[in-house]
Amino acid sequence: MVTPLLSLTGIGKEFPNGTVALSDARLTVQPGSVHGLVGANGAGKSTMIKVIAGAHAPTSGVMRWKGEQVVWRTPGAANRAGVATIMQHVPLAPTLTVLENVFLGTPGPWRLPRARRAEFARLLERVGYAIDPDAEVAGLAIGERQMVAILQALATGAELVVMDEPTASLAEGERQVVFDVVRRLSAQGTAFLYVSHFLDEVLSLTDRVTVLRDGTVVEEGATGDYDEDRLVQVIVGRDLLEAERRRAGPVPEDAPVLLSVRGLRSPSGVRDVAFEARAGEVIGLAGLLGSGRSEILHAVYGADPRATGEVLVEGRPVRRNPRAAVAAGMALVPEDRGSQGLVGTFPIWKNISLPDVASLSSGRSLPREPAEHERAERAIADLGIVCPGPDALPTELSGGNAQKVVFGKWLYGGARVFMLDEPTAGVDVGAKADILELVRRFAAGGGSGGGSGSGSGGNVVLVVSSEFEEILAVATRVLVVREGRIVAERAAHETSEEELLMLANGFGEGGANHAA
Ligand SMILES: Nc1ncnc2c1ncn2[C@@H]1O[C@H](COP(=O)(O)OP(=O)(O)OP(=O)(O)O)[C@@H](O)[C@H]1O
Repeated sequence: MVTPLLSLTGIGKEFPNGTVALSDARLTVQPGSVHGLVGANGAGKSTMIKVIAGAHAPTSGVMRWKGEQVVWRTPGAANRAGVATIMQHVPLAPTLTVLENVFLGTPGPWRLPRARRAEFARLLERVGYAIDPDAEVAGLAIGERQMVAILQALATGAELVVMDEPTASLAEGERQVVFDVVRRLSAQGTAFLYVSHFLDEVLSLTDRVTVLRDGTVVEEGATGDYDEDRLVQVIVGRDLLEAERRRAGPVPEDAPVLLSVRGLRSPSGVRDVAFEARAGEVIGLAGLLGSGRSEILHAVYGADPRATGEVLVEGRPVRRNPRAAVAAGMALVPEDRGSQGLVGTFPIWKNISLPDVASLSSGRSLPREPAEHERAERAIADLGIVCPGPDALPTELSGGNAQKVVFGKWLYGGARVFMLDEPTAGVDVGAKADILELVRRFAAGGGSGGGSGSGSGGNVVLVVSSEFEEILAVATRVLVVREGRIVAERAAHETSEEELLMLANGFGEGGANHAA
């Protein structure tokens, strides 16, 4: 048997606040292999990566590198041994060139410009990719930056490249480039530890896969033995798909209209959009990338100052700016939310109660701390936020759990019209099901206790998602968006992914421009 390149046995990690992020965790990476590491938000993936990268000292366990026991006290130590870690947000120096970045911090003979250029050319050859060495990094596309990070890793002589969600912000074409490079380099003997929430990627790219759940390894095996359904089940420990496939029926005809949109246009490409939404409705905006689906959300919310048209909430016209929108009971959660909007030095409970602009502007006093605490506790339970409690800081959370806090702060802010742009982008399968369930409950008027005084007969949710399957899982009605217009309307239980795709691509009937 080959000596593993890296092996972790009995690894534990307890943080000073008492959180046990890893216990008795193990991992074996063979030379030249692509090893997938998957798990739900908060399962311990980042912690494991950081242990391997020398950024976190484990509290117990043994790590071996090429059979020798090692203790890496700093990222530099791991790096010198041959481990390069590419984190999700690639920390490159924007004002330096590609070439300068690639050799940044790499000791060796690369100080001489000629030697550097020759080495750079050799690295490009290895990855089979072309990029201008003299281009400034600030001007590069995200995919190209990713490639610079890979070249940087290779320049340090890495034998194991750890990639944390490398494709999270990449377009499809750029993803393919990353896959090709990973395959090519692994064929040349470089090993990869590939962390991703995109299970299709893990299934197609990796040789073996390790599944973490609640800080321990629940399974490890040859990737070929898994399909997506099975992997999901192992990750979350339950079968979610059934709930996700359940379709919602239409809301009653006599449900009150909460939101009316008339003659909405904007130079950003919204062209005469009109629709109404009744209490209890989840309206999916299904369209291809560039169809104008997000622009419509932004225009409805008043985030696009150039947009014109009428928006009424509960029959009252809303002035076209975000402040007025919030005061009228609207909330928009943008796609690029990340941990955006979270104040790192505020505990979760305070972060969740921050956007209560509606109650501020209506002259009601700020809820006192016990109430806020309770609300945060409810959010933590409802959203399944993995954290020590409402007093934890956002910086103590995993990426996906921080996103759920961002969600919570809008969801619990008392809105009646809730607009979500790609609500499950970047969250794991378990969180995804939780979020979709929450959206349904919110629309039905339960859960978040929304409603600013006008009864709790339900709320309205507008959802933009590029996954039509997801739209169908959560929506009661679907508006198909194409070239900035609503071209068709379907009840969710009467359509299919295939039909939506046809319509979004401009096939089939259309013309239903005024969907009501
Ligand atoms: N610095 C820290 N201090 C305290 N607890 C932490 C710290 N970093 C992470 N944790 C906790 O450790 C657990 C594991 O988090 P980790 O970031 O490793 O999860 P993850 O699997 O990477 O999740 P995600 O997919 O959401 O990024 C979580 O409960 C998290 O709240």
